[in-house]
Amino acid sequence: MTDTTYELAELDKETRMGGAGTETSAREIRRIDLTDFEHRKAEITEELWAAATDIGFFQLVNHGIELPFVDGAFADAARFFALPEEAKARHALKKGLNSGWESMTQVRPSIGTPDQKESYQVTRPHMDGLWPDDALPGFRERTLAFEARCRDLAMRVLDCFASELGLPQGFFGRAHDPASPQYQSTLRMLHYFAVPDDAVIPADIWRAGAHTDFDCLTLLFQRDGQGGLQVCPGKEAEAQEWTPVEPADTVITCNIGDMLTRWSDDRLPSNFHRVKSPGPDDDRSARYSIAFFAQADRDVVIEGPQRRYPPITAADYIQQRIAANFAR
Ligand SMILES: O=C(O)CCC(=O)C(=O)O
Ligand SMILES: [Fe+2]
Repeated sequence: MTDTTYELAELDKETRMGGAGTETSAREIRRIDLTDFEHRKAEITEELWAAATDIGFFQLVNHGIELPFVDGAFADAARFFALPEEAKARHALKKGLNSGWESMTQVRPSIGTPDQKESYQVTRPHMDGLWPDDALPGFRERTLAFEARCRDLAMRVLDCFASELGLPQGFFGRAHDPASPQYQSTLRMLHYFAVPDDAVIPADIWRAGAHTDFDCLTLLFQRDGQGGLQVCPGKEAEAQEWTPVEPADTVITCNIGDMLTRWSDDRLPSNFHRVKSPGPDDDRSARYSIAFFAQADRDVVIEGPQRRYPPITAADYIQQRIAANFAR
C-alpha cells in the first residue's frame, strides 16, 4: 500500500486493491466468437456489450489473427528477452513514451513493490534506437506487422462499442491512427521471471500487481499452461473476489481500460486484474504474455457524450498514469 493521493480517481481506487482477497470461479468468462464478423456484426455487438457491462471482461475466439502468427510473436519475444542484459539495455525504456525495454521498474500503486518481470514496448512514433536490428534480423518488421493486426482487431471491437454509445462507425479508428505522429497505442511483450524451486515468495510480491489498464481496450495473448492471471470486475471491486483466467493459445483475453470508462461516461467499466506469483504447487517456470494497448492518439480529447468527466487529452491522461507507475 502507498499513502500517496492521486489526482485521478482511478488511481485512488487502485491503491485500495493491493490485498490478497479471495478466489472465485463463480463468474463466467464469456467467449465471443468473431467468425464472419462483417455479417454477424449486430449479433457480436450485442454479445460484446453484454459481456463488457454484465461481467466486465471477456475473451475473443476465431478472432482472425492466425495461430502461427501469434506463435511467431511469442518466439520473437523469447528471442529478445534471451539477449544479454547489456544488449537489452541499449534499447532502454524511454520513460513517458511506452517504448523500449525495462526490467523490474513498474511499481503499481496497489502494492508498492516492483512487478517481477521485464518488458519490451513498441509505440510506433518513438522507436528510434530501440530496435534490436543487428541481433535479431526481421524482428522489427514482424513485430510491426503483428502490432498492425492487433490494432485492426481492437478497432473492430471498439467499433461495436461505438454503435452502442451512439458514436459514428470509425470513431475509434480515427482516434487510433497509426500514421499519426500522435499515435500512442502500444504493443508490449512481457517476460515474468522463473522462480527457483526453493524460493519462498512474500505475500506482497506479484508478477504483476493489481491494476486497471490505462487504455481503451487491451488485447492480451497468453500461452497454454502459463496461468496466474486473475480478474475482478471494476463494479465489484469492493468485494475483492478474483477469478482465475485459464490461458489458451487461441483466445485473446480483453480488458476494458480506464480511458474507455471515461469516454463511455462509466457505461463500460474497466476491470482490475493481476498476475500472481507461483505458489508452492504451481509451475515455477518463466511466463510470457503479449498485450496490445489501444490508447487514443495524444492529441485526442477524451470526453463522453454525457460529459461526466472533465475533458482531458489522451496525452495528459496517459502521462499521469505512467508517472504513478514507473519509479525510474
Ligand atoms: O501478463 C498478463 O497476463 C497481464 C499483463 C497486464 O495486465 C499488463 O501488462 O497490463
Ligand atoms: Fe493490465
